[in-house]
Amino acid sequence: MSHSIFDMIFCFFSPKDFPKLKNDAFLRACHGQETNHVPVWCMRQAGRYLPEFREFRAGKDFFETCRSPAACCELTLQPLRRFPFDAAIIFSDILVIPQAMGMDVQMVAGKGPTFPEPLKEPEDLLLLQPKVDVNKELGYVFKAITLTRHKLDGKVPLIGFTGAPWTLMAYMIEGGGSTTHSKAKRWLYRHPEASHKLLKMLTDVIVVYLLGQVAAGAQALQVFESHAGCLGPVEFQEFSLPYLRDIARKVKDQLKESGQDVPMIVFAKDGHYGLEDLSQSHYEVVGLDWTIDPRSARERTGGKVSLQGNMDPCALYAPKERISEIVKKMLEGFGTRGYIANLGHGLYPDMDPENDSGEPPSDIRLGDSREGDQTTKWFLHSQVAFFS
Ligand SMILES: Cc1c2[nH]c(c1CCC(=O)O)Cc1[nH]c(c(CCC(=O)O)c1C)Cc1[nH]c(c(CCC(=O)O)c1C)Cc1[nH]c(c(CCC(=O)O)c1C)C2
Repeated sequence: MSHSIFDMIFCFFSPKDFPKLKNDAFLRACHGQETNHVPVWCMRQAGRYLPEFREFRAGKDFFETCRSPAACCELTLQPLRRFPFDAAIIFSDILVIPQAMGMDVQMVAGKGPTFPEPLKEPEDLLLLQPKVDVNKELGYVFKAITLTRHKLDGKVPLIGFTGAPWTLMAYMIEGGGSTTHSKAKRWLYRHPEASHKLLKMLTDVIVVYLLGQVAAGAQALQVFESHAGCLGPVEFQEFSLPYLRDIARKVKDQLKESGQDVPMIVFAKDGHYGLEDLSQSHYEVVGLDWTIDPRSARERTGGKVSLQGNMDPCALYAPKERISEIVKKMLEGFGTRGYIANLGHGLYPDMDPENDSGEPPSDIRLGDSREGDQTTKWFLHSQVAFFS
């Protein structure tokens, strides 16, 4: 029954005839082109800091919500109704990939994502699906993207995303969040071959998954290597970077064949030791956390890529005037070309949008310092300065 309703909806919302894009500032900035304002979006812009998100999610299982295209669409649009973001990111999670590969993942209240049976030893790789039918297992994400792109009505572009292989491997072995990632790192040192096998399996699924997202309507793609920071430069070179490169190259090669140009963003949290390499790994944009200075990031990436980031989310706990200074400095450091303003990691659940005290200015333009100040104010009043 629900299947036929789905079919009816998706006859109507098919991945074609999408509404014309009205605000291309984010896409232009990804390509290093001039824009009339600095585009802004926030990692985890859809999430628990919004009361409407908490209300919508109440009593619903997290991954059930991810499997409902209509729910994902609603949650993706919620922050855009409040704030003039320049891009939307599809509501989903990076851990849908381990699920598609046959692992059980649950979202446990107060604990976060939990794998009841994580991978323990290399033999456990045999328990994973050797050949994942991505359309079948993750088709619900593609439907969510198609529906959301239609419902966005061309207001801003829609970003699709994935976890990177090392980050997903870490969750699959740790069984959830971790501060040391010592169980997963044990594999790198003790079972390098099995580690590469798993990373390769993940890479293969990710490439098909990202291409499916583009076919469904994603206009940019972000790859989250959230656990880059627990690797040193040597392990990063061996276990992260080659797979990040492979993903971008394979996705781009395929897209080129069909004449499509979809910018890709790599965000390797705390991976600044790899910044030069990341800027030469076929991604148009490198996302940065707050532990790197904007000017040195520009120097080290040598103008080869656009940059995204990198305000410390905890700066939002500062008084408003201080936040204003921080944002201004950030804009001066990055410059306004080839730059996408964002936080250096996601918004935290306790950031209270109700404390917003002012109307955001209707147009945010950058070019001179006074206009820069407009963006500062916008950041200050409309998005991230929620603490008084
Ligand atoms: C809102 C949300 C999400 N995931 C989780 C939540 C909170 C749970 C809830 O609402 O009940 C659990 C959820 N999912 C995950 C975590 C982190 C667990 C941990 O390591 O401790 C939590 C709490 C795993 C995850 N999930 C994601 C990452 C990469 C980004 C990052 O580094 O934070 C990671 C690491 C990506 C992600 N996850 C989500 C999005 C879409 C929303 C948006 O960004 O606007 C995205 C892009 C959505």
